[in-house]
Amino acid sequence: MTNFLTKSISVSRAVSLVSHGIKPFVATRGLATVKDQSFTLNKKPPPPIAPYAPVSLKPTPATLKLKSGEVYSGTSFGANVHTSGEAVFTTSLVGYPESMTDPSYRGQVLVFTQPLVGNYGVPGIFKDEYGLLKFFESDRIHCEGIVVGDYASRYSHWTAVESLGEWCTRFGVPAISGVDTRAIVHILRDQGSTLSKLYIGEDPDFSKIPYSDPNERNLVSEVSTAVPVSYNPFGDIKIGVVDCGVKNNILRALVKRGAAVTVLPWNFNFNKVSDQFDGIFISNGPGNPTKVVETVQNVRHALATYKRPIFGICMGNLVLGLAAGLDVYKLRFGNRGHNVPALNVLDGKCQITSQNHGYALQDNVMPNGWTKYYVNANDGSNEGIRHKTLPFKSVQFHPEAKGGPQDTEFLFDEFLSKVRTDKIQREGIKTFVPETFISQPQVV
Ligand SMILES: NC(=O)CC[C@H](N)C(=O)O
Repeated sequence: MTNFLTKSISVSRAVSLVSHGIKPFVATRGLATVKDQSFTLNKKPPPPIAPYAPVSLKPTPATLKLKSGEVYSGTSFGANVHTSGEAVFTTSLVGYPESMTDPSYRGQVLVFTQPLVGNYGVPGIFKDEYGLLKFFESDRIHCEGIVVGDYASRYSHWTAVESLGEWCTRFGVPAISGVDTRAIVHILRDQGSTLSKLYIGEDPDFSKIPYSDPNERNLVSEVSTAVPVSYNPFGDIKIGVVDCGVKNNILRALVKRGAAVTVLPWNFNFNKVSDQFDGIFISNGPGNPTKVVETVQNVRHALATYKRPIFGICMGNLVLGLAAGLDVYKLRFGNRGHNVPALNVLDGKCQITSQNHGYALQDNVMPNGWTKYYVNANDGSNEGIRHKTLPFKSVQFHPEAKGGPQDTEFLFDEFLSKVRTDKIQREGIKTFVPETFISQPQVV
């Protein structure tokens, strides 16, 4: 993973600001020691300052246009660039740093139904013991732009180092606020996800921005790792992760349960080395699943030859379904939110899940040997499939959440315990869960 660009000010710069009598804004939020130094250097409490970044007196206008013709005028609070993408909405109440860095949102203009967005700012760069970013799902913002009703430039949270607007600006992502998101979501709900354009500045000239349909591209190839990368290499079982745009918290869910994980490029033919892995995981990812032809072919080959467990999430469910012989279709407006009920058709339990997808498996007729696993309790769409006898299964929702409820995280336990018991049977030895080894990601 490339380094996260950070705008956090350094301690030396902060001290130099302090010596000029300027209380560093960012540092006083995150780094108590810098705040303490300001007291030492000035020998007296610093003068009171405005607790939040000044708001420009003359806001820059921003305009959102849907391909169906509707135009919404508001205010820009992000990057000064125009963009185009598929307008989709999420009903999540919190979790914008996680959603916006989820590679699955690539190519999309994200409309928040939650009316107030930005009030807890954006966290700094914190990594866990595995070298994974703690508060972001990847190292950058992936959505094309964001649309919010009411933007909070005043933020407060112990992890925050900058505002949502500053973060968007730094990553070149435009953002619009002050528009009627209820009206926009009604349109997207009724007519379906729609291409859109975001124009930043006076006198919008939309002819300057062509509509861009992300679903015509292979977005997975834009976000997948270029080379294999390993995490927690001393884990007792080895999982190959087919990276269609994997979220950090999926990798964390695997390594914190003791697995050694190797993240593989989306089009890498893992069948050539599959005996090196005790199980295969197929990740989430952006865009149209029918564009990831190589991944589907590789998984199809694995279904015919590989006898070890395979588990997939979201794009992983679509890819596994396509490989098993099902078709996919585009949902009218998709399921994006943190409160989506999914019903396990095998045990009748309903769980509340985190979701972010626009496509679904057509599961009316299941291929031989396969059965439905979960269905959506709102719209009846497919939420998972499993093989009747072989250890292959997948879910459409996100058990790893981030953000969202963790009710289905047990699916990682089930997957890895199946991988472990199979390994014991295969190798005839008692495997063990070692203490988790602390390791930084390594290119292998
Ligand atoms: N989160 C995901 O993996 C999304 C899968 C796929 N891109 C969809 O929109 O349906």
